Amino acid sequence: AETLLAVRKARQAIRDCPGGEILWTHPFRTFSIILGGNFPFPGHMGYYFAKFSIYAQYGSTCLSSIVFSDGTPLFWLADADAIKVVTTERLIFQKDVEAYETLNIYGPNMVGTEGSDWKRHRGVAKPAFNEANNAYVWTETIRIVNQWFDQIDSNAKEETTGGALVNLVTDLTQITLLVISSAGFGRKTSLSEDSKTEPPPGHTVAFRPAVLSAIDHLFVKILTPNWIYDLSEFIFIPFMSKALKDTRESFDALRRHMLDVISQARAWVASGKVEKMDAALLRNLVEANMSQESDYKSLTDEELLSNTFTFLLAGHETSAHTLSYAITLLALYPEIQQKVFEEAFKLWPNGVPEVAQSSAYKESMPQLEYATATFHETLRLFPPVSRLGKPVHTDTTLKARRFIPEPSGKFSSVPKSEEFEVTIPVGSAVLIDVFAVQRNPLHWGVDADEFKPEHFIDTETYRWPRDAFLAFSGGARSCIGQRFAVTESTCILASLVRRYEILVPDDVKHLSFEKQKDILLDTTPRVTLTPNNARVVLRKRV
Ligand code: HEM
Repeated sequence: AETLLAVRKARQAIRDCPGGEILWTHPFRTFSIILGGNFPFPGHMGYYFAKFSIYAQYGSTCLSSIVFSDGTPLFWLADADAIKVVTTERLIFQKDVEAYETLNIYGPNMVGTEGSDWKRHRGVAKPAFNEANNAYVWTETIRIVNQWFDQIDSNAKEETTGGALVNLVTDLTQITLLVISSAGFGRKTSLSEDSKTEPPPGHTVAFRPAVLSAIDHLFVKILTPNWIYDLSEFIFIPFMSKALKDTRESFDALRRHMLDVISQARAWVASGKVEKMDAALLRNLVEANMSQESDYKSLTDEELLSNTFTFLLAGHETSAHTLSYAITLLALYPEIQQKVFEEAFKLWPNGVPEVAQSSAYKESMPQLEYATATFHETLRLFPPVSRLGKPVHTDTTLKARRFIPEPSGKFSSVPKSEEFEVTIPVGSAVLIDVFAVQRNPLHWGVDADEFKPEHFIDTETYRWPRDAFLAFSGGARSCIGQRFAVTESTCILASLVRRYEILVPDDVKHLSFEKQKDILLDTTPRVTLTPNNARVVLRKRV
């Protein structure tokens, strides 16, 4: 009866906003993550891959719904102006810290905190994300892609197709993890060294398998309430204890590796040998941990460890998945690949350099406008973080747009629209629908669903809609690593295309274009949007 009353009250609260459907699962809670793309079903609000279609159906850039379990009014936003207000008004629309609780595996960290705690975490790390670090990201990426190319070339010799078949998620996860480990944490290893599985002294597993195993088990960890996880340490829970024990062991193994990196850095800081630490991020985190001076710039041991894990995770998985989609798209769209190639050829007429000077970043990035646009366009169509929830802390209003139907009663593909006001009561939640706003035809035009890097290239008559690009979120809580990711990814895309032709694999070549896309871009929503089957053939250019 209480639930029904809450739902009735919510109906009142959402009365001036189209939609009004009941959500049987809360989009930010465990059950929704388990169900992923399978429920709600296509055609209903909350369907994971609906993109802009439900907004088009209702003719509005803001839709209302009610979460059945607790009667929360939930407003879905695919409107750049309304979202800008949400990301700017931080006292009204706060971070959904409850949704991030299970991610605080090693303690509090920047992603899962709010208010003054969050400011302290961010204040410590922020100075490390500067242009000098971006230059370092560039030189490290060049070093690592060259090692990747050697590996691809030696695999190609064993292939008969004239190229190497590459499983993109596996390779790019390794590469992006090497880049963040080095440029963020000063752990500078080679691809072949990193591929060794023998554990170093004092460890049960090597570094990379430890990170990968922890990430594999992250899903179990997120899906298990903390009290069950803690209980499993003391009593046997049928069907669960084994998985939870494996999860615990994975996180323990990674903890030991992170402590190694941290204690090395502590020793350098203590002995004044900070010049040994190219990685400003780790230096800042460790210095804050060792600082006795101000509370504002300090981190506890737990916070240091937890931020190290957060940066290792956030700093590679999103980039690896986006690059996997981007490279697959380049195989599917050879004419776009040709444009990336021409730009990269101009920059590197003699091929990708084996070593980059520290000035290379500043000189190269402005010349790779099309490669950067290709990366952004991939993020627009496949945003790794595709929904962001914000609980509402004060009564407020937001302006959205309602479509005006044509005389036939239907909406055109880029409909005429008018502004309307939505009342948002305290206790409700808003959802930044990244998938939908990035395909909203009012912002991106009639070809909003098509892969066209030109969406991100300004011309005399077109300025791309900055506020409608939310893949890195927006405002003060947007991604701290945005420039890091764009630098690394542009470098990887341009250098890969400069050296190889990217082709659709033989086993799908004979299928229709639509079928090829369905297979190669098949996706599952996990912690981030994950490509299931992204693979291409790489054939060295002559
Ligand atoms: C394509 C790559 C990336 C994408 C799409 C991405 C996306 C995002 C998004 C959407 C958020 C906001 C999350 C929220 O509000 O809940 C975020 C936050 C964050 N990202 Fe990224 N990210 C990427 C790469 C990186 C990299 C390379 C790093 C580190 C080197 C990083 C570190 C972080 C951190 C620490 C936060 C939390 C910031 C805060 O709460 O103040 N990310 N990212």
